[in-house]
Amino acid sequence: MTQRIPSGVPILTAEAMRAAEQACFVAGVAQDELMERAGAAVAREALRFAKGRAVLVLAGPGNNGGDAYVVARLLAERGLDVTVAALGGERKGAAETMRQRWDGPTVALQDAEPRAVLVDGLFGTGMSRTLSDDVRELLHYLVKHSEFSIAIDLPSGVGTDDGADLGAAHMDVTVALGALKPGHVLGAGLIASGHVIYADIGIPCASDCHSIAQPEQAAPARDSHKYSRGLVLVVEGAMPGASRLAARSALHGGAGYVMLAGANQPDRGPDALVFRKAANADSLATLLEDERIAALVIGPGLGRDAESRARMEAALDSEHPLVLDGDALTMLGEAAAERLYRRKAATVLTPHAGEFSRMFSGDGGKLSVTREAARRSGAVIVHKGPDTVIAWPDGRAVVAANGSRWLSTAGTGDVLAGLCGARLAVGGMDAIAGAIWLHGRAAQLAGPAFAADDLIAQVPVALGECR
Ligand SMILES: NC(=O)C1=CN([C@@H]2O[C@H](COP(=O)(O)OP(=O)(O)OC[C@H]3O[C@@H](n4cnc5c(N)ncnc54)[C@H](OP(=O)(O)O)[C@@H]3O)[C@@H](O)[C@H]2O)[C@H](O)CC1
Ligand SMILES: [K+]
Repeated sequence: MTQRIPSGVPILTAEAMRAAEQACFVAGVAQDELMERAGAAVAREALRFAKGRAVLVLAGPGNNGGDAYVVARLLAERGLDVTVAALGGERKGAAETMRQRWDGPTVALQDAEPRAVLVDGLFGTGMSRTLSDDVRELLHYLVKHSEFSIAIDLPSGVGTDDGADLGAAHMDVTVALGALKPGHVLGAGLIASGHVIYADIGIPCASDCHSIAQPEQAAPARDSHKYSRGLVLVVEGAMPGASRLAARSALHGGAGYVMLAGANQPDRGPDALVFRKAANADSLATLLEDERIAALVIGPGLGRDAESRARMEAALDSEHPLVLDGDALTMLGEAAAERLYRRKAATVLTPHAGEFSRMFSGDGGKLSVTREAARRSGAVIVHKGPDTVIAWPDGRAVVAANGSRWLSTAGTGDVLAGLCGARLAVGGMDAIAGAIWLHGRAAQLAGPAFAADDLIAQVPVALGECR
């Protein structure tokens, strides 16, 4: 798996990181020691590429710069040709100690010349505003003319807590110190960070937010049967192809039994997919009285007319765990939080950015607005994108940022909705992250230019990789 983001790693905001660091100091670890560990972690990664090449280390005015001086010294001790380009003069505390320990060549940042390897130690979690034009232009120039660029903790010019673009250049590698930050996995920060390497430098980092990990996926219990593995009912609508993709995806995502409820029996498709006639909302409501249903999926290809709305209301009024996708989200709109909060059964929403913004307002990064939406609606929110944020009502969150770019093709959202239905049926709300992992892994296995149908075929292969 081309792992750009390490899996299952805690994600901490700048403030939480500083608190974790402070706790370390209180526990007796000196800041110099932490800075040495940080610098050693970055130097180790830089060495993989830097052998025999000239190195330019950018040292900023704070502790990110302090780390940079450690990196410079360690690389020079290994015999590399290292120059430091420094922004500002005397530092404070540990950063000043490290500056004084550096006895190699130092130039002022504005006099820096490009070298083969660039180490970016200008700014890390202290990034508080857009890079000035001169620093941004110089940074982009030096990165562009390097053969390999590596960022200390974060690329300079990335918003730590929201991944905002504050002038960052695109680095080849970023070494995340102590924990991931939202800036590594969201928006412009995900792009600027390049390949992210997690460096555990001995700072205990508890968090209710993590990067996505491969799900535990035990085979069904020996005594399981199609109902105990979960019956998923997918509601068909105006565009039956979308709901059929969702239904087939649920079948391959581990559900024990999948029903498709619609007006017209499909003339093709897997025989294992059971069709139930539901010519209108009333007949759908009757079908939904079946207590064997473990999860309901509505939205893919549903339509937005009065009949579609009536079907959606029947699904919302049912007591079943429910996945709402596509047209159902558009019809819910701003009423989502209020309408869903009353539901007792588990509810999962799978909006893309446009659908999300029609349902939930709020400023702040994708992570914070999605967590707030989950809290207000009482639903699990799967806020899709190259950086998919999954948030639960109790505050937990997971970010998936390894998805294949080839997922940008019609029908992959329908496939994800079906996978969420299967995982909801098999393992409840906590199993939803597994659907996103399977979807992303199946896309990697499907290779370039796949169609949504090919994606479904890879889901069992991805499942097979889970322990
Ligand atoms: N977390 C850990 O386990 C460890 C982290 N370390 C490293 O420390 C940095 C964070 O260091 P900090 O000193 O808090 O901040 P920075 O070095 O990122 O930034 C330094 C100062 O720069 C100023 N600033 C912010 N944005 C800009 C800008 N756009 N242009 C110019 N200057 C800017 C800001 O000061 P102001 O007073 O001007 O706001 C910053 O304080 C972390 O990333 C790690 O690399 C430890 O060394 C090891 C353990
Ligand atoms: K940096």
